[in-house]
Amino acid sequence: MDAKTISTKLAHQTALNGSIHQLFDAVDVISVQGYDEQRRVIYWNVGSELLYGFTEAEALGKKIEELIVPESMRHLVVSAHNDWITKEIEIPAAEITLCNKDGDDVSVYSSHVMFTNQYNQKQMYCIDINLADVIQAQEQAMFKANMLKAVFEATPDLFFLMEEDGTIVDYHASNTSKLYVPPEHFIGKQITSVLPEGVCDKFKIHIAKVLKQKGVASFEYELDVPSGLHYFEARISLLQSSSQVVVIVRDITEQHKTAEVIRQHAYFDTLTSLPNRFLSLDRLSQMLNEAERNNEKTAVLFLDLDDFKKVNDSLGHEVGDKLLIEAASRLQLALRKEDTVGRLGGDEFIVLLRALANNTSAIDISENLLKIFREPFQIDGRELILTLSIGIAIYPENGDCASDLLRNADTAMYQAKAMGRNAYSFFTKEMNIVMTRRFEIEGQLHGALERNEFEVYYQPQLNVKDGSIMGAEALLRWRNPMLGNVTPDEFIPIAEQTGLIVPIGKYVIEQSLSFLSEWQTASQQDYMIAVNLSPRQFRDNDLIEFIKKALSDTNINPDHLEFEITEGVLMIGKSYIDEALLELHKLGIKLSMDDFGTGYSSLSYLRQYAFDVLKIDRSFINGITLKKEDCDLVKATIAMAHSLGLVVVAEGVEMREQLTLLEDLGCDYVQGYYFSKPIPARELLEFKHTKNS
Ligand SMILES: Nc1nc2c(ncn2[C@@H]2O[C@H](COP(=O)(O)O[C@H]3[C@@H](O)[C@H](n4cnc5c(=O)[nH]c(N)nc54)O[C@@H]3COP(=O)(O)O)[C@@H](O)[C@H]2O)c(=O)[nH]1
Repeated sequence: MDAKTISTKLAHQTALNGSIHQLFDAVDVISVQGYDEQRRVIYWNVGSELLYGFTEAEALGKKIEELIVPESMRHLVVSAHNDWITKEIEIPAAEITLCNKDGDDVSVYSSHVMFTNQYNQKQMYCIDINLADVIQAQEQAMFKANMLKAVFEATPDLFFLMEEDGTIVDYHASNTSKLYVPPEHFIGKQITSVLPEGVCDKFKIHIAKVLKQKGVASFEYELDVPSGLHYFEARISLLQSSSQVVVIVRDITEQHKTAEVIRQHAYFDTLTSLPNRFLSLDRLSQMLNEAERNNEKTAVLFLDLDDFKKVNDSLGHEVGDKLLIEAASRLQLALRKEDTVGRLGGDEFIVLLRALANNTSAIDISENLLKIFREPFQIDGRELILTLSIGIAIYPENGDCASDLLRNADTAMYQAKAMGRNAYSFFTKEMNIVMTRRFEIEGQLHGALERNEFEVYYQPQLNVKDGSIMGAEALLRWRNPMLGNVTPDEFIPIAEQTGLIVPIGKYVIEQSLSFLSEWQTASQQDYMIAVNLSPRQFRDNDLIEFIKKALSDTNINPDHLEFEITEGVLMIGKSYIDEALLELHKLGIKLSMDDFGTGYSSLSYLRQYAFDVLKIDRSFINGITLKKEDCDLVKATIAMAHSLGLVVVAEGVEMREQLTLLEDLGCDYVQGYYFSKPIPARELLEFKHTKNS
């Protein structure tokens, strides 16, 4: 009931019931005043005291215009009252501003009633309701309305008011250009007339949910609007005490784009846009579930680009990246839509073949992949040939989970590389044994140095002419409590691949020089020591300084130290290797070309670098007395080495006949089981050999 209604009702009652004073006396929220014909106060209730500040005693007998009528209104009030008394013209109820005892404004809704008492005197009763509360409430309502308007204006969201059946009743939009349908097309209409069926269904489901649970619901949907595909989030909230709902629609297209970028980074390779390792393995897991359900085969192809590192090293990473992009695109084009090609990282790719009819299909696809890579790549106007090595693992034969199949395909890929590259290989159980052994060695190799599991053995090198000992080659031995004796042929390549050869190699240099010092002192001979240097050790910036310090710590003359390096080191073609070799030469350290005859045996290397020694590989010495061609090759090698000023060491001498022949061919030094196997330092100190022993 509003203030006006209450006031009119009370005034009416006063006119009808003189004893109503009693009721007004108890009321303090409404001011009731009674006036006689001269407008003097004859009744003043508590509500009047509270509203106007005058006590009943102060008010009684005073004229209304002396009490609560402001100066400006007095004339108006007096004449209106006179009109009522004399002409019975009623004073209408109105919102007016009177004043209190302190002279402050008091806004009231004032109703008036006139009646004649038993003494035939006219009396006026005023019933005033304080409008301050109403005004405050109105102000608050106005404030809230303004605030809501400001919120609507500042929020990019669209607000809709809907009936429970989806009829759009009202809307608010800070920017109407965001409305893809003009308001006249949706106000009063059902959402079905403006939104696609699928989106409407979502709205209906969630409106029903909100009405039932009396809560809030939200969902996402997409719309193909004139500016393209947009994504929206709708939040639905029940409007209290009604069956209407407020729907707030937010355009989340930008968030979607950001999320898509994040998703792309998390699941796709940034360079090639192919699925990355994570997504590829996830897809493989899904394929395996499907294959299990349908009793089908799945093939995992592990692809590695042959010698890709050389492209990167020689032509730079930019060319390498372009090559990877091209390679990825060739792979994609060659495969069926239902198959997956992903990039595992570096130059490694994975191909997943689903619903494989038989293993022959995997062969056909692998051969096709090798074939498409035979066509040269055109990168920056350059023709580049890049081949592939492929390892194949089949579900279910070679594993029933993604990680096993990937590992086995990887193992098979190593076999394809070992077969000469540009080939494919199927996984076999035997390969697993090899890989398991490799992992075991790698595992144990970590920490082997700290656990003192290494020992340097020495194999004497002798002068062919008189059989005297010239020096020895340092050869590392590893005894591991779990694996037993592991041969250098097994652990050195792994130490190289893992980089562990750097600290291990330093240990060999230190031990060898320390032993040489002891050996020279004990024998008073200028023995030499030959130490093998791996390619990986050259990448150690500290190598030269370390060698210098080791020589100085042991007081060894640098020309009693010889480093054996293989052709592989020189083929890397890096300037840091050339610089290190030059530095070693400048220090006076001897350089020996190891395993000569097994690689390219390029004479140019012998000329290009300051070699002092050439070591003929034992595979030739082995056949020297049996095969004429081996003998001829050794003969030519010795002659050629001598012509370049190099001394020749023949390794792997096992028989007296070989020694005799080598002597005839003019070989300078020999080493081999015929004289001694590699032996511990203590034994070498005792080792004696005479030419005829
Ligand atoms: N970078 C490093 N490489 C090293 C180190 N220690 C060894 N190696 C390399 O490991 C390969 C195998 O070495 P190993 O098993 O010690 O074999 C050497 C000799 O034992 C073997 N040899 C010598 N004489 C004979 C023989 O008459 N018959 C026969 N069957 N084998 C013989 O030859 C190997 C010496 O090879 P090489 O170094 O080429 O002179 C080997 O490649 C080592 O280089 C190390 O500390 N660092």
